[in-house]
Amino acid sequence: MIKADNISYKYKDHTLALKDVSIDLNNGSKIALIGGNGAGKSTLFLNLMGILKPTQGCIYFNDKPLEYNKKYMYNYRQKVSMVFQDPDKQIFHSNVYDDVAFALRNIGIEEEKVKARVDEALMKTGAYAFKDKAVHYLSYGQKKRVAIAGIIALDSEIVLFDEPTAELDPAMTKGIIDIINKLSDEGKKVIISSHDMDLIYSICDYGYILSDREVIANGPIEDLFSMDDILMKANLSQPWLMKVHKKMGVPLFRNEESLFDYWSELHGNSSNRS
Ligand SMILES: Nc1ncnc2c1ncn2[C@@H]1O[C@H](COP(=O)(O)OP(=O)(O)OP(=O)(O)O)[C@@H](O)[C@H]1O
Repeated sequence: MIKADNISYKYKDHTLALKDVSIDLNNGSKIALIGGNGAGKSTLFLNLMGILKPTQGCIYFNDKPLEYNKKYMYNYRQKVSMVFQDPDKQIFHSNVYDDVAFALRNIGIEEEKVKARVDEALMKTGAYAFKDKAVHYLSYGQKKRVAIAGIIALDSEIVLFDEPTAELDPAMTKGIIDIINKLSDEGKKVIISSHDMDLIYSICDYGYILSDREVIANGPIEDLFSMDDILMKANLSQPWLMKVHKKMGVPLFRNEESLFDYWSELHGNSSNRS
């Protein structure tokens, strides 16, 4: 499992983007990385992927320091993968099928197995219908599905999602949430960065709050979102279910269905009548 031990990262122009950041992905199964603009989330993801190397501190995978050579990274990226915020940064082939198959062919998997894994990944992400289409004709949301299909086909143990639902409509957002939950149910570790606190609250069980390049709090997700002063410092808002709990005194629920069930029970199901 991945651990970052007191890492700092300075870009070439001397911008210090991470300062003494420690995180441990053993702490939860769906882990949130939250913080306002410029807090350092993407930089941390790139360090966890080994795309950037900390300028100080160390990242460990299964208790051993990451190695930054080609052979190590080739193996590491089969175990740890990342869905970038912008699907165009992840899609290299002009055809959907070939793009999803790319990483599998690259590691030498025989074509028959490639086909089975690509088809399954395209089905899971709802992208099968456009598998023979040219990527440049796809909408943003469709490209996002293709990018996620590529990661699912790889079947890695740990998947990092950078802003997975940014710019997606509600139906597509729900589709991506379902995919993330399914990956987690299959035993994958997922790490999610997002500005959408309702999304984070509904999916994640543990989280880290980054502010001005440092981790200022971490803990179980309900505890994190109870810390008003920390959220304010990090330019974050409370999820609406937490606000309802704090301001209206109703119990704290993790999703709106549970709140609505509670409400209709309380009011003898009258609020369910349309
Ligand atoms: N390639 C780069 N060169 C120099 N500075 C950079 C580079 N990329 C990011 N930074 C700086 O590093 C800091 C952290 O940026 P980062 O993109 O990691 O934050 P973020 O939390 O992902 O922000 P956002 O939510 O806005 O995407 C910012 O000050 C940013 O300007």
